[in-house]
Amino acid sequence: MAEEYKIKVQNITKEYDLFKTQSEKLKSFFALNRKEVPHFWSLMGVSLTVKAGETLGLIGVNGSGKSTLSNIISGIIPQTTGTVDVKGDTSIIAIGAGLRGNLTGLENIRLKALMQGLTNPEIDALMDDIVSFADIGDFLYQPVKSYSSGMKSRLGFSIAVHVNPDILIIDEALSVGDDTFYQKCLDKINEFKAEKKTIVFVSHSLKQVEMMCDRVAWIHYGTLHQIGETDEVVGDYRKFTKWFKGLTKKEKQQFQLKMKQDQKNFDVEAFQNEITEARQKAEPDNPHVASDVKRDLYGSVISEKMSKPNIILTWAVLILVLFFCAVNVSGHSLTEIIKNPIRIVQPTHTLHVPDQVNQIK
Ligand SMILES: Nc1ncnc2c1ncn2[C@@H]1O[C@H](COP(=O)(O)OP(=O)(O)OP(=O)(O)O)[C@@H](O)[C@H]1O
Repeated sequence: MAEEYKIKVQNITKEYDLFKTQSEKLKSFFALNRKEVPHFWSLMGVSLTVKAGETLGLIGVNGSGKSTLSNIISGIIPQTTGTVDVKGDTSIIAIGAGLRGNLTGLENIRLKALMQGLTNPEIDALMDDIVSFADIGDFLYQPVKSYSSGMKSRLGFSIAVHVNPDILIIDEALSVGDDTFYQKCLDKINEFKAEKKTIVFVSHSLKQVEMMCDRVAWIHYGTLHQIGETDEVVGDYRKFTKWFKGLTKKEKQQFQLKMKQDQKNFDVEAFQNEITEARQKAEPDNPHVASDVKRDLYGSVISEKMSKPNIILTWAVLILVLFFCAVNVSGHSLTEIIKNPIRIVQPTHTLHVPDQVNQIK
C-alpha cells in the first residue's frame, strides 16, 4: 500500500515578471505592454511529497526558492504550473507572514484565526493563551507595522501554533527570536512532532534541521537538487557550501550569475514536452498523454495574467459601456444612432441654467 502523504506537489513552477514600475505591471495586466518584460523562474519543476507525521526540512542558499515553495504549499501564492495536493489545514509561520501592518496585534490574532476557520467564541477562548505565548506586552495594542521582526515572529508563531493546524509550515521563524522564545518554540514544535503532525521546516540553521527533521529537501536555484535522509542531504549540502566558500570572489559571482541566467532562460514549453515524452514512453498505448500532461500542468492553476479571450472580452465590454454612455448623453434613441451614427456627437439638447439660479443671480 502506498504510504499516506499529507502534501504532494508535482511539476511546480513559479514565474515572476520583473517589472520595473507599477505602471508597467498595470499595462501588462491589460496586455498593453509592448516591451518584453524580463521573466524569472523561481521554481523550475519541483515535485515532492511530505508523508503524514513527518518533519521535512527545506534547505538551500538565499533565493533558491524555499519560501516560494512553502508559500505555494500554504496557498498564499499560486503556482504557474503543476498540482498541489494538501490534505488538511495548513498554518504558516514566517516572519510576519499574513500579518496586516495597519492592524494591531490583537486585531491580527482575530483576523488570522477567523481566516483559519475558527469562530469568535473559539478565538475568545484561545486569546489568553495566544497573548501569553507571544509575550509582547503593550505592543499588542499597536499596529504591527511598528513591530521589530522578532515581535512579528513571536506573534505569528503564537497564532499559528494555537489554531491547531494539521500541517505546520515554519519558514525561518526561529532565526529572529531571542533564546527564551527560541526554546519555547522548540518545545512547541516537539509537542507537534509528538502529536504526529506534519511539519515543513525551512531554515538556514543546519543544526536545527539536523535536530528536527526526518528528511530534508535541498532546493537549489529553483530545482529540487536532492531529497532524502537528513544526514545524507545535509552532509552533501555542507560539501557544496564548503566548495562554494573556497571559490574566489569572481568565481562565486560567475557561478551565481550562471545559475540566475538559467532561471531566466527556463523554457516551460520544453519542460512540458519533456514530461510528455517521458509519459508517452511509460504509457505507449495512451493516446491522450499530451492533453493529460497539459491538464496536470495548467488544470488547477489560477492564472495571474488575463488570457487572450478574457482580454478581448474586457475590451469589448469596455467599448460597449462607453458606447451606451455616449448614446445616453446624446439624447437620441439607440435605433436613431444605429441608423445615423454621426448623431452620437449631435446631442438633442444642451445644458441650460435653471430659471431659479438666474433669479438668484
Ligand atoms: N515577488 C517577486 N517578484 C520577483 N522575484 C521574486 C519575488 N518573490 C521572490 N522572487 C525571487 O524568487 C527567488 C526565490 O525566492 P525565495 O524567497 O523563495 O528564496 P528563499 O530560498 O526562500 O531565500 P531566503 O533563504 O533568502 O529566504 C529569488 O531569486 C527571489 O528574488
